[in-house]
Amino acid sequence: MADLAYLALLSLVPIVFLVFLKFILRPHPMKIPIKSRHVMITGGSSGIGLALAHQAAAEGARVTILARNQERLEEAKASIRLSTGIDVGIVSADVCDFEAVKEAVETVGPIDILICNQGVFVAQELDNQDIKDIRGMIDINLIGSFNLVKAALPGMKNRTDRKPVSIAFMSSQAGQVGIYGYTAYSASKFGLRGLAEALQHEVISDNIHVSLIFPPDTDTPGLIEENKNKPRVTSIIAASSGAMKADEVAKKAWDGIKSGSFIVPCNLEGFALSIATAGLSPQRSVFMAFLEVVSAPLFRIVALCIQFSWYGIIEKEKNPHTQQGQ
Ligand SMILES: NC(=O)C1=CN([C@@H]2O[C@H](COP(=O)(O)OP(=O)(O)OC[C@H]3O[C@@H](n4cnc5c(N)ncnc54)[C@H](OP(=O)(O)O)[C@@H]3O)[C@@H](O)[C@H]2O)C=CC1
Ligand SMILES: CCCCCCCCCCCCCCCC(=O)[C@@H](N)CO
Repeated sequence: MADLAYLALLSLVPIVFLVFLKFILRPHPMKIPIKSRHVMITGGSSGIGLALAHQAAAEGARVTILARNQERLEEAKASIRLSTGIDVGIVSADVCDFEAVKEAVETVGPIDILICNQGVFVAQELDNQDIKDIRGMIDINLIGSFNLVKAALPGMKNRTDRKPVSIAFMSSQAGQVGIYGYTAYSASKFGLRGLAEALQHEVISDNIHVSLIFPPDTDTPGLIEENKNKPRVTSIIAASSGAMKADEVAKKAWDGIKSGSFIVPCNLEGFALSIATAGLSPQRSVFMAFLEVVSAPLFRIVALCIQFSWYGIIEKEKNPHTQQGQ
């Protein structure tokens, strides 16, 4: 009898814990309305950005895409019109040029959902990488995102409707864990996490919600280019996470943005990675917070095993004694 009472009491523990989590989680859950709202997607002329533009247009948003090359912007616009019958706005600017970004934002009008998706990537060991390429990644991926947020924020804060709005950043799984060949790229993408976490504190009182998206290798024109000169070790380690199609990543990203998720993983490995690297990130989902707490030691062990295997790969590929002809 006493045993049964104990058991009943014990089963209450997770329930009480879930109620506790529901009480403490911040920011509160909410949804970003999409219909007729203005979505601006940078890097919207290619790959993941273009797939996002299709998705947003198909769901009834007013879409603007921004990139540098006017011709590719026009091609993208034509392809979206062909598949959805909808016209998106196009604007040419280099995200590294703050004045140009400000002018672009003024031309297209107030933004409800800003997706900072532009990005460049050149995989190379730091020792072999040109300082020009390093700077390019930091400037376009990180500083470019600062320029975009700085330019768009005043309009977002002063919007007349008080509905929730969103700022999203396209990071990468290489922005959750540092990987061989990605010193500059990982630094730029880890930088976005600092930007996003701090920014969410600053804009929550304006009902602005930040999302950070973490795709694995994704089949895009950018990846085809990257693969031409990628160190072997980088390719092997990156293959620990299954590759995706741009449409699949866009769908995950778009759903994450709409549900106001701060961390947005894209595949199963990404889901595991987001639990393993939860850190002090905001979390709106009771389910995810519960998983993060109860599985923490297990995920740390898995993470250590993964590093064991990655260091094994590096040793095998890079140890001169085991490499022929060296
Ligand atoms: N593909 C992948 O494997 C992965 C990609 N990502 C990230 O997703 C994002 C999109 O990648 P993906 O679709 O592959 O990239 P693509 O290379 O296919 O497209 C990049 C887009 O960004 C634009 N862009 C580049 N530089 C600038 C700039 N200075 N100013 C304005 N626009 C610019 C490009 O247009 P233009 O050159 O005309 O300016 C283009 O529209 C990136 O941030 C990338 O880091 C994350 C994980 C994996
Ligand atoms: C604890 C559980 C862990 C689960 C496994 C983790 C696997 C991580 C693999 C990281 C792959 C990084 C790819 C970067 C892609 C990218 O951004 C480029 N294509 C663009 O340069």
